[in-house]
Amino acid sequence: MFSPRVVSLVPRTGPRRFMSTASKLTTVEVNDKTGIATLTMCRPPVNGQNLELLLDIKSSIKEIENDSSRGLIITSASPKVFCAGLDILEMHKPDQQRLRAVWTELQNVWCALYGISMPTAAAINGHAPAGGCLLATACEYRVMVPDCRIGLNETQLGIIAPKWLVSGFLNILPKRVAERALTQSRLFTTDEALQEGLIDEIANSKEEAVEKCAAFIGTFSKVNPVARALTKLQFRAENLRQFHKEREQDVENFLSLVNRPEVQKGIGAYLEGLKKKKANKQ
Ligand SMILES: CCCCCCCC/C=C\C/C=C/C(=O)SCCNC(=O)CCNC(=O)[C@H](O)C(C)(C)COP(=O)(O)OP(=O)(O)OC[C@H]1O[C@@H](n2cnc3c(N)ncnc32)[C@H](O)[C@@H]1OP(=O)(O)O
Repeated sequence: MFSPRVVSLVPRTGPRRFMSTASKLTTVEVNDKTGIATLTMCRPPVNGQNLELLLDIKSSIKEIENDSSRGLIITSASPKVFCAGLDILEMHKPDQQRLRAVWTELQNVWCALYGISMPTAAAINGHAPAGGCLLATACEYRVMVPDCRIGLNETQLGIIAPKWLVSGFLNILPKRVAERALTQSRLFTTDEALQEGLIDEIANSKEEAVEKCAAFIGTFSKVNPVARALTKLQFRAENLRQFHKEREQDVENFLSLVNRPEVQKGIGAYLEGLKKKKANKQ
C-alpha cells in the first residue's frame, strides 16, 4: 500500500534537500547553515489528510527526528491552503479498515509532532481548518499569512473533536475562548487569530513566514538543548499520557460516530456544499 521511501541527499554545500518519500506527498529540506528542517505538505489542491498524506507526514517527522535537525518547520506547497484537515472523502461512505487507519495515523502524526523534543513552528501559508489547525497547534510557534482562516470547525460537520485533538488549542487559548470557538465552529481570521494569541506573528508571504519561524527556532541557540527538550516535554507529558490511555477507545468512538447515519448525511451535505462553492466560482 505504501512504497518504501527513497532518500536522496544532495550536496552539503548550500541548503541540503532530501525528498522524503517515493510518493512525494511531503518533502523535507534541511538548511545546512541553520540545521533547521522544513517539512512541506504537497498534496494538491488543499493537502486533504488522506491515509497516504498522514503516513508521509509521520515518516517525515521521524526522519527529521532521526537526522537530529535543530528544529522543524511545517508548511505547505499549496499557494492558498496550509491544510484543509481530514480528507472528507475518507469519511464519506467509508471503507471501514481504511477509516480506522486514517484515524490511527492522524493520532500518530499528532503524537509525533506534539511530542517531538526539538523546537517546532508552523509557517501557515494559507487556510488551516480542523486537521490543519491540529498540525499548527501541535507546534510551539505559529506564523500566518494575511486573509486566511484557522480553527477547529468539527461541530459544523456534526463531529466532536476529542480531548487530545483540542489539547494543542488549549495550550494556546484561554479555556473560555477555546470552548466558545469549538462550540461555534469558529474559524479565526489571521487578524483575529493574532489578537487571541492563536498565532504568534503575521508574515506577508510564505517565505517571510518560514524566516520568522526560523528566527523563533534560532532563539534557542544558546539554550541547553537537553534542558530545553525536557522542559518542553514536561509541559506536554500529561496530555500525551492521557492520549495514550485513551487512544484505542478514541478510534472506536471515531468509527462509531462517523458511521452514524445522521453524521454520514451531514458529511454528504458538507461535501455537496464544497462542490457548489466551486460551481459558483466558475
Ligand atoms: C468523543 C470523541 C469522538 C471522536 C470523533 C472524532 C471526530 C473527528 C474530529 C475531528 C477530526 C478532524 C476532522 C477534520 O479535519 S474534518 C475536515 C474539515 N475541513 C474543512 O471543513 C475544510 C473544508 N474546506 C474548505 O473550507 C475550503 O476548501 C478551504 C478553505 C480549505 C480552501 O478553499 P478554496 O481555496 O476556495 O478551495 P475549494 O473550497 O474550492 O476546494 C478545492 C477542492 O478541494 C476540495 N476540498 C476542500 N477541503 C477538502 C477536504 N477537507 N477534504 C476533501 N476535499 C476537500 C474541494 O471540494 C475542492 O474539490 P473539487 O471541487 O474537486 O476541486
